[in-house]
Amino acid sequence: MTGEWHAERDWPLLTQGLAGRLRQDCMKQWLDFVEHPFVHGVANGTLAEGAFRNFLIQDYLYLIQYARACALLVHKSDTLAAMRHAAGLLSGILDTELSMHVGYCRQWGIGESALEQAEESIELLAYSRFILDRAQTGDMLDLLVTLAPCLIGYAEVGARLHASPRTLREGNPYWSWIALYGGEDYTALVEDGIRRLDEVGAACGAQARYPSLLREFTTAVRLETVFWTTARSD
Ligand SMILES: Cc1ncc(CO)c(N)n1
Repeated sequence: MTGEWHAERDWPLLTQGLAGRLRQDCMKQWLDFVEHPFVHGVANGTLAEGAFRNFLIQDYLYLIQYARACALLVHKSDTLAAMRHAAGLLSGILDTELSMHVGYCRQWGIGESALEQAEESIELLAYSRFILDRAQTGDMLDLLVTLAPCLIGYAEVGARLHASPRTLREGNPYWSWIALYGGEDYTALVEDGIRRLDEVGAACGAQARYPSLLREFTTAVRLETVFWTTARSD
């Protein structure tokens, strides 16, 4: 691997279609998100482990709220095919991702009771309730656009850190997290999501509604950025 990772060259799908256009049109906020100090701390292994543990706990609580948003996506779907797709996302979170996350937390010494007793941070409350508000008052496209930064952003972070020659590999406690989000399974999920956004965008008139979609996307990006700071060490 030579040189730094560039989305345009190394993963062009991220820069194409509706998702790519939204990402491009809030590039300042996007870079604040994907190049946050938290991400640098993960890349070079200098992030405080207590901060990472707090992040994992809040991320568990986030996934629960994310599942609720997917449940609303089932409800908002306008065809049976769309309902099945949304139901697949929901069961993916409930049956696979949440148990994977619990297993991952265990490796970090965080037991299930600690997860269950944890209190939601202000950052998590702000972000997840924004998503749920869009889920309740918007249509399928509003919700998919609001969920897009979380899907795409972690994939971009994972792919970039996974490929970057400046990422610490040996002895980096966060390498397994990088490998998870830079890995094939997550990449495939994101590629599916990007294509889905284009299909739903075409069906729901994304072109005519673009300014309000960009506002939703940008707000979610800003809240993702703030969510990294939920990882204070205590
Ligand atoms: C806050 C947040 N955003 C995105 C992802 C990626 O799924 C995650 N696990 N948590």
